[in-house]
Amino acid sequence: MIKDDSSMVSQAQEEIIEMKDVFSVKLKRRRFAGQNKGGTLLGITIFKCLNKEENKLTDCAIHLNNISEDHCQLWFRHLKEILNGFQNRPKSLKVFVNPSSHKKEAAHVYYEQVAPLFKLADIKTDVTVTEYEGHALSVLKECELQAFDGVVCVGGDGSVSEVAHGLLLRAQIDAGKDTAYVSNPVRAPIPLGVIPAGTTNILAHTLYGVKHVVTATLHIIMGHIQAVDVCTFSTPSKLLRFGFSAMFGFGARTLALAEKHRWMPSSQRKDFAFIKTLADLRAEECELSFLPLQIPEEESHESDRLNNGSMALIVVQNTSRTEFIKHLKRYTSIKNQFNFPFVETYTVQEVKVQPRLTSGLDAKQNTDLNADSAEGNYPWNIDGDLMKAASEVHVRVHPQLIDLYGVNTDDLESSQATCNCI
Ligand SMILES: Nc1ncnc2c1ncn2[C@@H]1O[C@H](COP(=O)(O)OP(=O)(O)OP(=O)(O)O)[C@@H](O)[C@H]1O
Repeated sequence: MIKDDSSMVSQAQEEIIEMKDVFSVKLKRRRFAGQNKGGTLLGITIFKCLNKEENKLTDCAIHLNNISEDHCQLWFRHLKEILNGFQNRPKSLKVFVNPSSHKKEAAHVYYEQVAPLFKLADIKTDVTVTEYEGHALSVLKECELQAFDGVVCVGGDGSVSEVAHGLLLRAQIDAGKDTAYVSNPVRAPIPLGVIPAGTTNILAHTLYGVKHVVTATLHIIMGHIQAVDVCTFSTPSKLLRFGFSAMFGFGARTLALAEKHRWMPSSQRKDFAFIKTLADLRAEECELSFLPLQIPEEESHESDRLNNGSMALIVVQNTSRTEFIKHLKRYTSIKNQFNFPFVETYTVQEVKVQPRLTSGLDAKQNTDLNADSAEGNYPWNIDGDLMKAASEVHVRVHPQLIDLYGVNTDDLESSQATCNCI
């Protein structure tokens, strides 16, 4: 049989490897089981990051065989030099793993899927498996941050928010700022990476376009960085928190009720709190003032959803339970998300929420739902964490305050990475 020439040409096609896609190079040796050093040199292996479908990344190995020690050492050193020249790629990371996240799989996810890739990329790690809520925050306040090129959080949105808050608080302390009230915060000194292992992973989904551990890890290794806006949530006298999103009213009351039933299993208490708050639905009386975005919208980079110096204010006015349920059902969809007459949306820079004590509630409602508000402690849901504030809360957006590992949302394959929390 005569072979078609063109098929032979296509078989011998060259593959071009761009160094920007390579994250590790190793000398390849034949070793016996248990042998850690030496061995016959076989060549070099190049590890590269490959784009798969739907924004997913994967790692792959390319073996280049050559038994000349001199040749291999030369190529190995040269390729290493090129890799070391990529400035944004971390060489040392502080890692926080929340073992209580979701189905308690974060530690397994980290040690099985993430740590081997960090090791392959010659990244040194210092791991803290958190033991209680607030542990990451207290470590971040005191650790030698300058020893690290980045911080990584393995968990859900709650953990990431705590680490982001800790990183920014630490930046203010280091800059000699008063952390009790922060008006002009300084930027976080090093980037934050998110490995999704929680119940809610909206931030990871927004940054990587997909909830996928290996993709998240490879973005960190490759040093893909983007600056992201962060909000400060403050009372007139004190900074409550740095954060990405907040809810006042229904979302906050649901969380407050769930926290009161901590003894219940996580999903059960969330469902219970949601249904109970819905059953006792009532409008939150408050005075709302806001500063609309000053730049004309067409000039603000509409696609740069995470760092355009603005935030979305969504106001749901008093309505019937049926209408409110319809709103909740449509809340996560992309089409006509807020297209109800009782829902208003604004693009803003600052918001002030001044709660007002409700009058005319019946006694039962007052005890069950309004106990905290009666004491002047209004619940807030800030990135899934419960905060209480006795008075007005002032929310301000600070453009590009933190660098996060991830891609520019423009580069994502589909627009599925929408996020209603940021
Ligand atoms: N060892 C621990 N035990 C209990 N809580 C912890 C521990 N370590 C961290 N936390 C707290 O757990 C909270 C929730 O974590 P995370 O968001 O990672 O998980 P999740 O499964 O998405 O959470 P949730 O159940 O709140 O949706 C964070 O606020 C964090 O401070």
